[in-house]
Amino acid sequence: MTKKIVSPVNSLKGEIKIPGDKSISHRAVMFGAIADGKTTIEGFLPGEDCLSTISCFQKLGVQIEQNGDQVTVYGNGWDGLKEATDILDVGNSGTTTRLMMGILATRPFHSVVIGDASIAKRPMARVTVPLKEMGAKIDGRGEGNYTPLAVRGGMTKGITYNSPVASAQVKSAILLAGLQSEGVTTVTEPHKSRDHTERMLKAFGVELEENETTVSVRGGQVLKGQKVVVPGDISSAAFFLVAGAIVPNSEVKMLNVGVNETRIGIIDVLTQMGAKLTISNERVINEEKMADLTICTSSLKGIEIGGEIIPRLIDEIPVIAVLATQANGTTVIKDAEELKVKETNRIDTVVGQLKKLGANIEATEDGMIIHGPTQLTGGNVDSFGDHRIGMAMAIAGCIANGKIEIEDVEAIDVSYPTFFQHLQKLV
Ligand SMILES: O=C(O)C1=C[C@@H](OP(=O)(O)O)[C@@H](O)[C@H](O)C1
Ligand SMILES: C=C(OP(=O)(O)O)C(=O)O
Repeated sequence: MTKKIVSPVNSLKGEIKIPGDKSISHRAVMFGAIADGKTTIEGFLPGEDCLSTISCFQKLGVQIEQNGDQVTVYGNGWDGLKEATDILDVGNSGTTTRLMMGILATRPFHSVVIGDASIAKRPMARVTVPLKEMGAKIDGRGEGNYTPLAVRGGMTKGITYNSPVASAQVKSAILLAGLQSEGVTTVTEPHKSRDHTERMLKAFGVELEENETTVSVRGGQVLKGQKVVVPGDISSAAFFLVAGAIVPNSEVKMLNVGVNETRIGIIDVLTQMGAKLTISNERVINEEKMADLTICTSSLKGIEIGGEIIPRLIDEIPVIAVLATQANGTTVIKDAEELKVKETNRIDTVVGQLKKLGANIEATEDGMIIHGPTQLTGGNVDSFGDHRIGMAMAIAGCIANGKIEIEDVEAIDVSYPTFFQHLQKLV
């Protein structure tokens, strides 16, 4: 396992091009794989998670060529997917696992899905239960809740499903299965989660009906190969948005960042906390909005974060916690129980590691409470194999009064392989 030492910095200045959106990169490969004809992807994220998606679909018989951020997928429709002779290894990627389960649920063959030690702890019943209700045969540890999962897909029927969680992975898995099921499939969620699946399916020629937190799809529709341009990942930009706001004398510009309404909770939070943030050059490509974001050192105040905003910033909470340690007053993060079932229990890992650096932070049942501002200190912290914890700690290291040693930093390659190069460029 690799360690990294991060030293405090005096200022962050300059411009970076944020790598491709992870959610959109996964979907572009998968939708290209089930579409008729060629799909080209520009700005693909060559992070470990998205590479796992490519390797799984290659094992399912789809020809896919990847060269850096350029990918070509030679789709042959749903029937182009063939029974794999090997297990499908999703690595560390929850998105690969759950969306691919939705695709495999309708394929008339046997598949085995496995991942790393973190994936083995993440709940899969949230997709396997509705997919079984549609007619797929799925088994796995804990009554089909944990990997390894065995799937035998087949004739599936559309369902009307009320999801207990606001999860784009659950919504997407069911809609993907619905595309090959008899009748109409409808998913309703408690709050609207990221809608990249809906937008990209439309770009691939699928008709959907959408109404606030409900989406319906009719079975039997065909996807047509497309040219996909992937915007930069706002979840990756979030680390430098926070860094630019809390490191003294800073001005950081991030180019080509995806600013889809269902993803910009971090922008709302920064704005409410008083950050100096400018959005420029807004445009729409492939149904997805992107823009350039500029952030400057800011005087911040604590706020309350909860309710419908949570799914719009769920992956940004580890770095929002770092931000809150520098704000005046108390920040309360609530309604975020979902943090417990990510790559780590992110309530425990964020609170535990920030406490080691002197933060005034406590865990609650559904989030955390942070009192600021505090001067963070140097120390030894661990990512516990969670990319977002590793990067959040590195940003904390920029403003600490001593060096921070981070254990297990290679986890960062999952979503942002060039993270430390970008940090170095701005120092
Ligand atoms: O659909 C997606 O691409 C994702 C959805 C979210 O997970 P949930 O669906 O579990 O909320 C998010 O945390 C994850 O990083 C990516
Ligand atoms: C939770 C995450 O991803 P996934 O669910 O795909 O593992 C993440 O990237 O923070």
